[in-house]
Amino acid sequence: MAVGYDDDADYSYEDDAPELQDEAALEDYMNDEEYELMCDMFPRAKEALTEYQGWDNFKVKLAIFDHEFNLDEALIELKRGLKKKKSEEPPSKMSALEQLARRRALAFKKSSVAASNSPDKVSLLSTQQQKTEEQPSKLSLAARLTSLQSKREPRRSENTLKVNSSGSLIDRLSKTRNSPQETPETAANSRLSLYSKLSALRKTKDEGSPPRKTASPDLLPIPPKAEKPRNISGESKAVSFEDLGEAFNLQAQTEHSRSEENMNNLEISKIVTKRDPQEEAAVSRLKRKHDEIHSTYYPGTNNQAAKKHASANFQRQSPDDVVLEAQKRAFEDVAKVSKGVEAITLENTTPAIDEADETDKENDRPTANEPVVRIYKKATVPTKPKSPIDLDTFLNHKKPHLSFVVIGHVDAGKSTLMGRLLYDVGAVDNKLIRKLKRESEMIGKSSFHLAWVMDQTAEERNRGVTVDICTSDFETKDSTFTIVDAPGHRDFVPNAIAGVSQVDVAVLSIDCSTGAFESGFNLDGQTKEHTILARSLGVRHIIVAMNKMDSVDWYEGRFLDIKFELTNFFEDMGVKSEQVSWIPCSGLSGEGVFDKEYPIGQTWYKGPTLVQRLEQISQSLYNNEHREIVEKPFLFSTFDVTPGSKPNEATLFGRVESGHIQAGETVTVYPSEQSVLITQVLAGNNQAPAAAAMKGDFVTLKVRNAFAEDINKGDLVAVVGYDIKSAQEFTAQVLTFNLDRPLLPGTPLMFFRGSNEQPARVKRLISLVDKADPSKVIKKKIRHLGSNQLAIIEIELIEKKRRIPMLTISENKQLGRIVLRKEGRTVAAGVVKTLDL
Ligand SMILES: Nc1nc2c(ncn2[C@@H]2O[C@H](COP(=O)(O)OP(=O)(O)OP(=O)(O)O)[C@@H](O)[C@H]2O)c(=O)[nH]1
Repeated sequence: MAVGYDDDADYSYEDDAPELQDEAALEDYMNDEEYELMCDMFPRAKEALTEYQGWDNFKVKLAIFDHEFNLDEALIELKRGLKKKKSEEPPSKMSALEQLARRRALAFKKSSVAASNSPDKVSLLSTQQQKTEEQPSKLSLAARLTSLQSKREPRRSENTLKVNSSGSLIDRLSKTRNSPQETPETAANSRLSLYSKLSALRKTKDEGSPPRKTASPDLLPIPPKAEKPRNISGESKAVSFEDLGEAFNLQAQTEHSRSEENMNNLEISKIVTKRDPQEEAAVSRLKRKHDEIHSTYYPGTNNQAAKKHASANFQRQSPDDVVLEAQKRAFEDVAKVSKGVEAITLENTTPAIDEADETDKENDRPTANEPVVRIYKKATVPTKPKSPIDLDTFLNHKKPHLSFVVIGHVDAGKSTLMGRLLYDVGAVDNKLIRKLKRESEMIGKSSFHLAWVMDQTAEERNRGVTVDICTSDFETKDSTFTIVDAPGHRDFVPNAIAGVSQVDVAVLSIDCSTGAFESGFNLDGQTKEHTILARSLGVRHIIVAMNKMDSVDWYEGRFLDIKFELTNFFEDMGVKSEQVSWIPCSGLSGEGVFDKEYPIGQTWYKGPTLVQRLEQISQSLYNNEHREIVEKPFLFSTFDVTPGSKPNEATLFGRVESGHIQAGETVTVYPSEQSVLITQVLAGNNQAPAAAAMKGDFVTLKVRNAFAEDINKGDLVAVVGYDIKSAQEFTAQVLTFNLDRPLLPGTPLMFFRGSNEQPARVKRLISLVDKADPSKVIKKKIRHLGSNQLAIIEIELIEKKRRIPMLTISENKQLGRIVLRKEGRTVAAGVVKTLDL
């Protein structure tokens, strides 16, 4: 690895006097080489301390640092001051009732384990669960979808294999770092000598300041790094970040399809048990259905439009055909393109490809397999609605609308809760519930029948792989609602990001049964990650559904304990108490959800049920929004695009982000900058024509004069006169999460904005800012970003040709929010401050 020795020569360590009160300060104090060492040692230290309690990350890192990276010594010292964990003993603070509940839960768990181990009662859901737990995949849905697509596209699969054979991202990275001659041992030695040189340097510089022990090389047991699997060619080659992004995706695709195959084999071998042929046929039918449900994230919906979109998408041209056609039509006469845009005053747009950078221009020249960017004409004069409405009167008569996402750890009961809610408010009928009950009983999991209300469209799941945001609408006496279901499994966090980006409110489902909250709340659980995402993505209110309270006999102590823990966590995140509601409920039995009375034992909670609270919030948000709906320009996020029956027609499904719109108005789609005419606005589960669509509504826009092949998921649609740029580089204010490794200039990332995602990298670390007052710069010269720091950084999107329409946070509070992930983990979230155009 390149040594930053010379760079450090004029760096005054005395200026940087240590203020090591917390992990962030320590990480900031360390230089890059020390970081590298820490990143190597810390996970090993954590593993060595699993049987001990009373330590935290800071304590461990400080010990390693103080012992000058002698891990053995640090561990001896740490263990001396720590207690060993007591494994099975119930915590002494538990009340008698809680202990009873815990015993019951354990007994239940044992009996269900026994049942599920019995060969002829293998539950599909448990095998599925086992499948996901045993072989967690770090793939995003996009990668899975691309993988599926690649099966349909032999030419692309070839490319995949070709790139893959030149090595995984990790292989290529490690090769770039280690020269071909460098063995792990020599690499370790060079790091060793680096560290000793560095320590010596520090020692010289530290003269006069409190003495710091210099590590002797033989006190530094740095084991050689485990060799990553080598690629076939074994060549060492410099890798650009563009390559890395692609390699990551492509590697992921092939590996995933391989593991999917294995999992399917595993499933099939498990399911073949002693059954009579009829039963076996029924079970394999259900298994197929279940696999369809769970093979790809496609939450069920009662939204007819989404179903139609799914099948329409399936019948579309293959992406290859789209590319070929696009090439054929590339650079066609602009007048011919614009002919379709009837009755609109036109002006030339700026060229779609950035021409400023000559090198990029050269790189951006389309090759045989790349889509060609076409230039459209853009309307400058708005058109009038077909049947104009009086907006104030319309708003006064319209029921308030609220969209919400259900988040929480895997198995927290999210789907069951929503299934119960939809059933109780009358959005699904008895017949369906009876059918689902029969089906779920057949595979020994009758308790899942309510969850399957959300997971019912197996056929579309199989086909509609291009639809990844699904919604369910329902209505009460006073409000209308859209539910966005978020998958709890960590593989689907990108989908959760897309889901959470669309809503005003998050319902956080907490499994209150004994021990379950704790496991969902630990570092790797999704309770924290989802909540941080909700907070970062601008959700305005969190309703904590304290779910499965029936399993602890509605014991108030359990409710209060969990509330206490979560309140601390919310406070740390800066969520105000008035932004959080707490509702004890049971999705399975229905109390606390809509209007079912609580059992006699529950006398301590007198507040609203989940639906009542949603109604209250919807009323108050809606009342505040009248002004915005009337005054703000129309903006719309596209979740799905379907070509229409005629060549120049298209159907766009998505959410109105601001303002309002009616049929007859002209809008421009970004980034293609094509102006289209809205012929119809459709809303609700039955997609009935609506007079207008307002901020927050999930609607379908039927449009004319469109080139559907150039409109994509994630595109933004705006009223005439509102310009949206597609920046490749931008400055953002981000809060980092708990990081295993620091973020450095050049760190490769995945960038997420709503349903857009793209490989990116940290271009520059600009400054650290105060969490309480972000306008206050704490430090300017930063070389790396550690955990829980708020910073201003520059980000560069890597795929130059996939333009993403960008808005800053001052332009739109929802669309200006971003999330950054790395290797399947969310590492930071924040807001776009400026676009570097
Ligand atoms: N006792 C009890 N069990 C529940 C309740 N809600 C759900 N369950 C059970 O918890 C298990 C998981 O429920 P799901 O609704 O599938 O959980 P989920 O959060 O949607 O799961 P993922 O989508 O996989 O994250 C099922 O066995 C349910 O029957 C409840 O209120 N009480």
